[in-house]
Amino acid sequence: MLVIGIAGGTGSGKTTVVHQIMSELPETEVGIISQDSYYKQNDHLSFEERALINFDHPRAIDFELLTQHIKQLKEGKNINQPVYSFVHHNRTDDYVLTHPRKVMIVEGILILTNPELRNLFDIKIYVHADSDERLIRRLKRDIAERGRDMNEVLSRYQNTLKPMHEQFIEPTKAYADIIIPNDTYNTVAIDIVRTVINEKIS
Ligand SMILES: Nc1ncnc2c1ncn2[C@@H]1O[C@H](COP(=O)(O)OP(=O)(O)O)[C@@H](O)[C@H]1O
Ligand SMILES: Nc1ccn([C@@H]2O[C@H](COP(=O)(O)O)[C@@H](O)[C@H]2O)c(=O)n1
Repeated sequence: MLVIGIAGGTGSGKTTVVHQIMSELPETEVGIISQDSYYKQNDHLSFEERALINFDHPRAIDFELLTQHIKQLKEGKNINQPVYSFVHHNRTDDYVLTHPRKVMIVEGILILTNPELRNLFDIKIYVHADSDERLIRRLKRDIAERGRDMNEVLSRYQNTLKPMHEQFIEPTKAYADIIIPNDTYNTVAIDIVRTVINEKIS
């Protein structure tokens, strides 16, 4: 199994890059694990308390479960990938049965911050986009898809997103084997990654 880690700030285009990479690869050969599925379960907190969580700090992620799941996939075992709700700020009761594939792509803002998880990646990719571009994309996406309003996104950006990006996420660029500039759609970089994957799975 080839395990590819794709990191980068929020709105940099990680999910888009993953879908572009997968679009011309055989569906049965490639699987996705999203770090967002591994936000910690916070049933003991009220909605208002959960909304105050700093979701851009590594402590918000259940790295133990994420690492364990990648190891199980590498051993050829199925996993139950949790399903997260951005509307409720909590894990749902649902799971997605995820089978091991020849190529597993793990994507998320903080995946390169955890040494044990980082060591499980055969290829580490960092998707880069300028911060103003990321904020604009995030604003549009969170209002359209994640049940947020402009004030919520902007205050989260000022209070946690920007400082956490600078402290934890941007520095992990140093671990990347490949950096994809993604201020505009980067078809050349996507083709290169696809070629590398095709070589491994052929
Ligand atoms: N290169 C790009 N140019 C313009 N918009 C983009 C680009 N890449 C992604 N987007 C858009 O930006 C938003 C955030 O992208 P997404 O892939 O969800 O980012 P991430 O997973 O890194 O948070 C989405 O609405 C997506 O369509
Ligand atoms: N309840 C939550 C949990 C996380 N977030 C934000 O999601 C971002 C990570 O997801 P991307 O798809 O953008 O990489 C992260 O910046 C968290 O702030 C949230 O808004 N609500």
